Amino acid sequence: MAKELLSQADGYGIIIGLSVVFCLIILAAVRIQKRYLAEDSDQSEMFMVANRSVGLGLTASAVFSSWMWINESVFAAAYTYKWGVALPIWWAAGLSFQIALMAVLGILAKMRVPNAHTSLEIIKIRYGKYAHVVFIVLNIINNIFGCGSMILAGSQLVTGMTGMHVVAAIILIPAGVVIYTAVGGLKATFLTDFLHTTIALILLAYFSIAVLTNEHIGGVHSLYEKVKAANVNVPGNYEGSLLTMKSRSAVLFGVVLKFGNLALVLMDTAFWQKTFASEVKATVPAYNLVSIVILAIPWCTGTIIGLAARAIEKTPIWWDYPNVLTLKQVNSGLVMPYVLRSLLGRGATTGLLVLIFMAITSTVSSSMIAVSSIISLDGYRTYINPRASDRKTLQVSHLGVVFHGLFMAAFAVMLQYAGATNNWSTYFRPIVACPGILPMIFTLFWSRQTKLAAILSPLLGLVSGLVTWLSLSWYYGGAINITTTQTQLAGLYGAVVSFFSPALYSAVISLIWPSRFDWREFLRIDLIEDETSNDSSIKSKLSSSEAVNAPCATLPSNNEKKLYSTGGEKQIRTASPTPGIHKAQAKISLDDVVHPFDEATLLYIRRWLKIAIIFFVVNVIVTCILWPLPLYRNYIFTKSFFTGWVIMAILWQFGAILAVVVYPLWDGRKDISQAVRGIGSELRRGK
Ligand SMILES: NC(N)=O
Repeated sequence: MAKELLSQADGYGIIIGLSVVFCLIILAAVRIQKRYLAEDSDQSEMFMVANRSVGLGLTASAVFSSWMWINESVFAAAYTYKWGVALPIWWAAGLSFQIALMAVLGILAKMRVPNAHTSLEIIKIRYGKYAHVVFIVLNIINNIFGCGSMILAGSQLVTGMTGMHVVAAIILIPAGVVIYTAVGGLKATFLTDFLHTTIALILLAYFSIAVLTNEHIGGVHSLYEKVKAANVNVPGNYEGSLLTMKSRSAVLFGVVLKFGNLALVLMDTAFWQKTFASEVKATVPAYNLVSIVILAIPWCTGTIIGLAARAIEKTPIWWDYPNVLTLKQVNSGLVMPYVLRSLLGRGATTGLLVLIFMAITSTVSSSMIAVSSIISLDGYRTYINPRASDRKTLQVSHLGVVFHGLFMAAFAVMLQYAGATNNWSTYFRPIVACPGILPMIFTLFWSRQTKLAAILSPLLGLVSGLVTWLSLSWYYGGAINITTTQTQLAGLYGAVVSFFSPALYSAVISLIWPSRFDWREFLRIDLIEDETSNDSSIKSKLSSSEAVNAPCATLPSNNEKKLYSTGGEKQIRTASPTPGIHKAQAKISLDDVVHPFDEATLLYIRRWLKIAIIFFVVNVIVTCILWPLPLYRNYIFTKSFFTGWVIMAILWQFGAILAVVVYPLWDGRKDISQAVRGIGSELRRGK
């Protein structure tokens, strides 16, 4: 029996205490927003897409927060322990380009579907009811497995650290999130996301540096020597070394991760919703910034802490000395907690518990908003009560949050008793979550994907992926069970088939029975808001056909710079493209549909789209090819190369803090000072 790192009281205290603190913070934040910033989460447009007014800093922080899972914060160290320095790089490369791709889709959606609230609404407008239902199911499957496996992994980790009953952790962790998300809506999650990100990033930077400089590690040179002296033999690595990029297991893991993470972004309405919620000028820079700085998390933390475990595991400083970690403990993510407990003591280990709580709750809250939007908008308002008022839609959203929270807890308990672990989910999830990705991308990019193709191709892709995965599990393992279905190659081929085959099915079906979609149909999506008219919205004089059909047209230099970059706050806000109210568009002829954005805004969007596409291509080339592949050779890091590598990783970590913690405060300084002045004058009046 391993020595416990913390007591059960620590576990209960942190989870319940932080839940209460976050609920109080969010209640205060909602009140401040309503009173001093004229932002009211009691309106659906605000609750679901934050009035499409969130700026660069807060968008970047929120996207980062939703994307920084305990996987890379904690599990990357565990997998680095197993496979060495190659793992964090493949992990980092598996986190970045997905967010860059979301920038492309988000800005294209802003132009083609400016009033969208969820990605599924887009499917419904284009293909109708059956495709809508198929994609609702695919999104919910993705969400349930993504969110459920994370709650489970986090709870197993908390149990491993404190001895707290795993079911108690599974129920208590989402409980607080349900309350604050139901109260605050999307904008509230933007604010809690900021807090989560700030605390988590500061803790991660502290852990890495404190471990590296601890007397038992002795700095980067000494870490290198200790790892070499540990003389670990990793099967599949060049010369069995932990210090080589040539690691078969790390590469296979990294490739599966890329598919799974692509689904976690594109098939999660939360990431779409954050693009809808952001201002036009914020979407692309915010997402691209995140795609760059997220690399730091597995790279810095994974490398330093994963290798530090190897350096001290067989020495008396190790918390559980003379016992070393079992494979089960490693797969449960316990490498980082053991390193922190051994080197930094109880306080740091408690800090890690705080970080784990933060990382889980920020992802769970955005998942809740996403699913509640599906329930209220895609389910209730579409099929049950199309004439639902704003208030009623919002009530259903709130109920959706509660329902999803309860369901996720039950689902995670089910996974626990079925014997699933984070490792199993990593290989299984891409197979069920990937089939909708390419048909979803085609929905915005390819006018010739037909309704039948959109309905059948993901379903055929799902069946093809499952058949590939299960038959290869049987082929490699001689049976189909929870162990053989975690075989790396079976998971990889299953994911490849699940991801790519729908493109083939879609192309074949679309070409056999061709038809063409008129992009102007997308302009028929209404705002939910029905009373608060926005007088400043400037409508396009372009025909809607011109407006939506030329996503990458060459642009003349225009006066939008005045509006978006150099203008004062007022000017920017006025031009900030909150789409105009055009409820009536659903009924009028396509030739009369008017795009809600003015010409300057549309030109501006097209320029961002071009930048987003170029950035995405460069990102894939750099993170997936130029960075890792030249190092995939018979080479073991030298001491000086390793030193440079670790220093770069630490600098990247600080870059992340600047980008998603410091910059959002600067970006939001006007709102912050307005709120502070409002509170101050109210206090002075003695209210
Ligand atoms: N960020 C994730 N999905 O690990």
